[in-house]
Amino acid sequence: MKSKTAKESYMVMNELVLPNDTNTFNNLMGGRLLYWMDICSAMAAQKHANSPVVTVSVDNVSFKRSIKLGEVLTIEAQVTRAFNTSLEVRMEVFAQNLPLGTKVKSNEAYYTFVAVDEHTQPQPIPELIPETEKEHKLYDEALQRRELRLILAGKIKPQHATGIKKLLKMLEQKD
Ligand SMILES: CC(=O)SCCNC(=O)CCNC(=O)[C@H](O)C(C)(C)COP(=O)(O)OP(=O)(O)OC[C@H]1O[C@@H](n2cnc3c(N)ncnc32)[C@H](O)[C@@H]1OP(=O)(O)O
Repeated sequence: MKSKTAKESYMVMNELVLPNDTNTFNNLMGGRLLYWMDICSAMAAQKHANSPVVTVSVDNVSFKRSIKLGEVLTIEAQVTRAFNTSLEVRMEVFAQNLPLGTKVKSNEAYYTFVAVDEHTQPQPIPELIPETEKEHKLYDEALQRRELRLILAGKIKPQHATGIKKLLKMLEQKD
């Protein structure tokens, strides 16, 4: 299976925030944002995997700033690392006020997907090659995030989390 670069999975999605998307404060509802993020990240995941994918985990969704009625929401998604059948997608969300010409970052998140066949059985996926310094950092850290997820899901035991152990050792040495 041919390896692919992180950049090849890049997806961007724009949505105009309309009255039906907002709460009584005229701010975008969190659930609607998570839905759009699921779609955008699934497209990035499919682009990397070249197969259908299902969402297996949603985490680290931060809400730094509310997104207002009439603003344009821009979601940028890119795969950080591919494992065996699963991969992690990182997203950054921006709120744009087009008349004022402003663009502010509002959210960040990591979603994990599993590539599946027509019987929803997990399928192997291509390896991901990071190229830039930022992509390398995200790639390295993705192992720790994966281990944390799998510990919380009861899929691995903490003593088998080699990436987290390495990180803790490094932090101890810094103190
Ligand atoms: C785009 C959408 O919104 S899709 C709709 C929402 N999503 C769904 O309906 C998915 C429902 N879940 C499922 O069908 C199944 O749990 C599956 C297919 C995702 C995984 O099936 P499992 O029997 O758990 O498979 P298995 O234990 O072999 O794990 C498969 C992969 O998922 C990963 N995985 C499983 N659980 C988790 C978790 N909680 N967090 C992160 N990764 C996980 C595993 O590490 C493995 O990845 P790897 O092969 O890269 O090491």
